[in-house]
Amino acid sequence: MAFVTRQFIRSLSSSAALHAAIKHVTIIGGGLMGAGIAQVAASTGHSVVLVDTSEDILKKSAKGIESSLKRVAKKKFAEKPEDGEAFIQKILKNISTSTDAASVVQGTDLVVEAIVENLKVKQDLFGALDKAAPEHTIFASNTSSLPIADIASSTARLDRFGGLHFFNPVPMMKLVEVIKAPGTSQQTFDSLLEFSKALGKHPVSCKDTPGFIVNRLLVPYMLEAVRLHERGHGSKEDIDVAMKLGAGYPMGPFELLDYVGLDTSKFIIDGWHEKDPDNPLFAPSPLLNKLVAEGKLGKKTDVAVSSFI
Ligand SMILES: CCCCCCCCCCCCCC(=O)CC(=O)SCCNC(=O)CCNC(=O)[C@H](O)C(C)(C)COP(=O)(O)OP(=O)(O)OC[C@H]1O[C@@H](n2cnc3c(N)ncnc32)[C@H](O)[C@@H]1OP(=O)(O)O
Ligand SMILES: NC(=O)C1=CN([C@@H]2O[C@H](COP(=O)(O)OP(=O)(O)OC[C@H]3O[C@@H](n4cnc5c(N)ncnc54)[C@H](O)[C@@H]3O)[C@@H](O)[C@H]2O)C=CC1
Repeated sequence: MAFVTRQFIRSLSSSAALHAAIKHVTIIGGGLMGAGIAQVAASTGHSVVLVDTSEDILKKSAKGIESSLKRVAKKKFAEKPEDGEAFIQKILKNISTSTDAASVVQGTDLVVEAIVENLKVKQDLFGALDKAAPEHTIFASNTSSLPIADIASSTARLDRFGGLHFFNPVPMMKLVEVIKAPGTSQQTFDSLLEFSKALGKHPVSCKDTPGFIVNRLLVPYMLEAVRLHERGHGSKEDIDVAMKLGAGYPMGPFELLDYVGLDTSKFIIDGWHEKDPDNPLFAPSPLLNKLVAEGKLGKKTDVAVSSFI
C-alpha cells in the first residue's frame, strides 16, 4: 500500500515537474508563425524570448502580436473595454526579444524554431544552439514538411528533440501536431504534449512521416487546386467559393496560399519535388517561382496570389 502511495505521489510529482519544466520558452523566428507562437505562449503565462535576425523584424513582430492581442481583447472585454489594455500589457510583459539566439537559450527550457523552411539553415541553427543550451533544454521544430530526424541530426540531443507543428493563424487554430521522431524520448514527447495543452491547444500525436497528418492531405489538395485552374477547368474565384460553400472550408485554396505565404509554399513543394521528382503533382510552377523571385509573397507582402494566375 505504502509502495502504491509512493508510486502514485512520484507519478503526480513527476507529471507536475514535467509541466513546470517548460516555463521559459525561446522562439526562433518572429515571422507569421513565430510571432503567433510567442503570443500564445505569453498569453498562457510562459516567459518568452522571441529571436530574429534584426531589430527591425522584431519590431514588426511585436507590432503584429499587439494588434492580434487587441482583437482578442476586443472580444474578451467587450463589456469592459478599459480592462483590455491591462490584459494586453500583462501579456506583452512576458515577451522579450533578442537577435542573439546562443546567449538567450542559456536560460531556456524549450526552443521552438519557426525560421525559413530550409533544411540546411535549420540544421545550422540547431547545431549552434546545441552547444549553447543547457542539458535539459528540449528542441522542437515547427517545420511544415521536413523530417524532424533530419533537422535533429545536427545536434547531439536526439532524445530531447521533437516536432511541434502549429497552424496559421496560431492564436485561432486549436491544433498542434506533436511529432515523435525515432530518437525522441517518451519523456520529451510527453513534455511536448503537456506544453501544447498548457497553451490551450489540442495536440495530436504524429510519426515523423512526410507532411505528418494535416499537410500530407492539405498540400496535394492545394496543389491540385492550382493544377485544376492551370488546366483551365475553373477560375480561382470559383474554386475558392466551391470549396468554402461546397466543402465547408473557411478559406478557399487560393486564399489559403496567400495566407501561408508563397515563399513557404515554394520551399515545401520544391523539397517534395526533390524527393519525388517523378510525381507530376510536385512539378515546379514557373509562375510561383516568378512571383517569389519578384518578392510577391501573398498576405505578408500584401500581394494576393488570387490576383495573378
Ligand atoms: C502554384 C503552386 C502552388 C503551390 C502550393 C503549395 C501549397 C503548400 C501549402 C502548405 C501549407 C502548409 C502550412 C502548414 O504547415 C500548416 C498550416 O498552418 S495550413 C493553414 C491552416 N489554416 C487555415 O486553414 C485557416 C483557415 N481560415 C480560418 O480558419 C479563418 O478564415 C480565420 C480564423 C483565419 C479567420 O476567420 P474569418 O471568419 O475568415 O475572418 P475574421 O477576420 O472575421 O476572423 C474571425 C475571428 O477570428 C479573429 N482572428 C482572426 N485572426 C486572428 C488573429 N491572428 N489574432 C487574433 N484574433 C484573430 C477575429 O478577430 C475574429 O473574431 P470575431 O470575434 O469573430 O470578430
Ligand atoms: N506559414 C504557415 O502557414 C506555416 C508555416 N510553418 C512553418 O513555420 C516556419 C516559419 O514559417 P513562417 O513563419 O510562415 O515564415 P516567415 O517567413 O513568416 O518567418 C520566418 C522568420 O524567420 C526569420 N529567420 C530566418 N532565418 C533565421 C535564423 N537563422 N535565425 C533567426 N531567425 C531567422 C526570418 O527573418 C523571418 O522573420 C517554416 O518552417 C514553415 O514551414 C508551419 C505552419 C504554418
